[in-house]
Amino acid sequence: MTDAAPDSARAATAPAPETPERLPARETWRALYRHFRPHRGAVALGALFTLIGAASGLAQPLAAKSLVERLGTDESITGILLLLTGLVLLGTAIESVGAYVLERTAESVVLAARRTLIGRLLRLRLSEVERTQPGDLMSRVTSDTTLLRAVTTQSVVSAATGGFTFMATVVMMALMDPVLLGVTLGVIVLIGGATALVMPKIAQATQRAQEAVGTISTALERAFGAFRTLKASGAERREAAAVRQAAQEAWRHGVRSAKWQSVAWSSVGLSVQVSFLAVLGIGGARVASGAISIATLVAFLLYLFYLIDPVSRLVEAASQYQVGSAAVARIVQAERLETEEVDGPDARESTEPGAARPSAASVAFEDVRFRYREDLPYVHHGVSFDVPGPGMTAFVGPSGAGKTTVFGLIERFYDASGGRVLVDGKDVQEWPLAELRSAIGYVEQDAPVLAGTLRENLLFGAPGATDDDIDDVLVRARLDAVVRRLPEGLDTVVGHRGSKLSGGERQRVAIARALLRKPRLLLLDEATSQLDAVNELALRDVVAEVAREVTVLVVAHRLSTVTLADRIVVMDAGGVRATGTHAELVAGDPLYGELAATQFLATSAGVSAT
Ligand SMILES: Nc1ncnc2c1ncn2[C@@H]1O[C@H](COP(=O)(O)OP(=O)(O)OP(=O)(O)O)[C@@H](O)[C@H]1O
Repeated sequence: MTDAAPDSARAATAPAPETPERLPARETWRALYRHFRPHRGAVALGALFTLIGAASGLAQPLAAKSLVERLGTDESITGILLLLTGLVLLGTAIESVGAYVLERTAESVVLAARRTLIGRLLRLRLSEVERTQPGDLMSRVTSDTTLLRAVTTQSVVSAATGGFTFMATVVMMALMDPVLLGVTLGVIVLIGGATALVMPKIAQATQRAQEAVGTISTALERAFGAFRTLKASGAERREAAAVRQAAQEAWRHGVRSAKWQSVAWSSVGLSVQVSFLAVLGIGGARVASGAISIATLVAFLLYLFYLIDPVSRLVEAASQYQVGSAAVARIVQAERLETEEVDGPDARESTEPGAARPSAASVAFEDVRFRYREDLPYVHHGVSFDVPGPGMTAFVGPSGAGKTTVFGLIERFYDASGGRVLVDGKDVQEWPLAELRSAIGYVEQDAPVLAGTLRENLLFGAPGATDDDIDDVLVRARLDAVVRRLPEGLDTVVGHRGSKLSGGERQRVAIARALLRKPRLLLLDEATSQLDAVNELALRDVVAEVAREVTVLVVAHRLSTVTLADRIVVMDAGGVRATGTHAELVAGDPLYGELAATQFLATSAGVSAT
């Protein structure tokens, strides 16, 4: 592909996590050994079967020889025929069991690597995910792990058997003629040394190819993540060009890796042939001088050809090691991303079915300072407020004032850089994370609905909830009529990101999902999009009802919500500028007065203030 990368291509091919390109050799070795270690018994078994199979192959010519000798005599050949057949069958069976054991082990290595990686990726800190490309992280689980197959199994066997037969052949050659052995080893070391120089290029090319595979996933994830926008923007061709460009890169580096691998392979034949010529020349001279007999030279040359197999195996193991080292570097990069502490029960255990609704939580911010990254400006410059439970508190303020960030800090998606965030009077840093989050129901602004059925979506945060609990939240979120209308009720599939539901329905599903967790604190980031009056009233009633027993914090964009709130926190430019009721603030805070008169009224869809 020759076209220049369009903007979309450049965005989609943004680099993955900032981590060292290559791991130091020692760390690569350690990381690969970590994947191999649990399976070393199985690999040894596979290697043993492979060796026995090969050994039984060696016995076959002997049995065949004996068979041929008997043909000219009166002796029965039935026994020897049966023995030969038995040997062939046994050899084949043992060899295929060996191959099966090795392949199975290879799959187990991949499985174990995937399991570890999946466990870590889903526990990554939000800030880490924001720094990386989810598509690229996915490709590390799906694609890079498969490259561990050969290096942790077949190449270990190749290295062991190759090394062993190499040593045995060298010993036999030493017994024949140490001088010729010196010549042979000299040639092998020379060519082997040159080959060793190209080996890192295999790893380098493989790593680049894998990075390009990661970019393909990233680009596709980006396209499918906004598929309607993609179509509406007529961006299919440009996005396809971005993906194709990444595919082309993967191909280019894959081919480069293949090129270096074939260079490595050709070194096997080259070293044996050059050795052969050198041995022939020097050996001939030694025969002429009477230092060795011609029989010794012939036997030595035969051993030289025996070397082809072990040297091939060693080269194979070395190039597989390079491929594996590229993959393991990317896997280690992903494993090094910071995860959240794993402490206590997850959603399954923390939400007991039918459990009594606990008391409302209190929330307080004490002079909280926060920025998303060291290199970004502060978003909160000393935010303070105090919210006793239950009741509804609305956060209002211009776009970008830091309202949604308040929720991120309460959920501990991020840690404050200064000050304290308190829930029930206790610093969120001191809460066991799972316990803190199990007390909270969170409805994001864009109310994400996941692919799957409606039931799966509702149970997402409370897998242990009963049918009665579900019925209850359906009624409370005004979803019961919607579910009745659906042909398959709760088991209706809602599509990728809930695309088969309307915007209002998605919001109510998100609220129902949060309520099913029986939260003590409900965080509701109100959608900025305009809802129809009926939907808006319905949601308003739901929230008001919940706020009777639960502490509800709402990032409010609608007057109907604000006027319902027990208290309003007005945020501006990363600080709290005023707190009070609607009436107090309209009278006392000019910014609030302006917001109420313009922004809220503009989006209140005709719902009048009370
Ligand atoms: N994950 C993030 N990484 C870096 N900066 C962020 C991140 N999320 C928000 N910001 C920045 O922090 C500031 C506050 O964002 P926040 O979402 O809290 O504002 P908000 O008051 O909720 O705005 P809105 O009413 O438009 O939703 C904004 O300038 C925003 O660009």
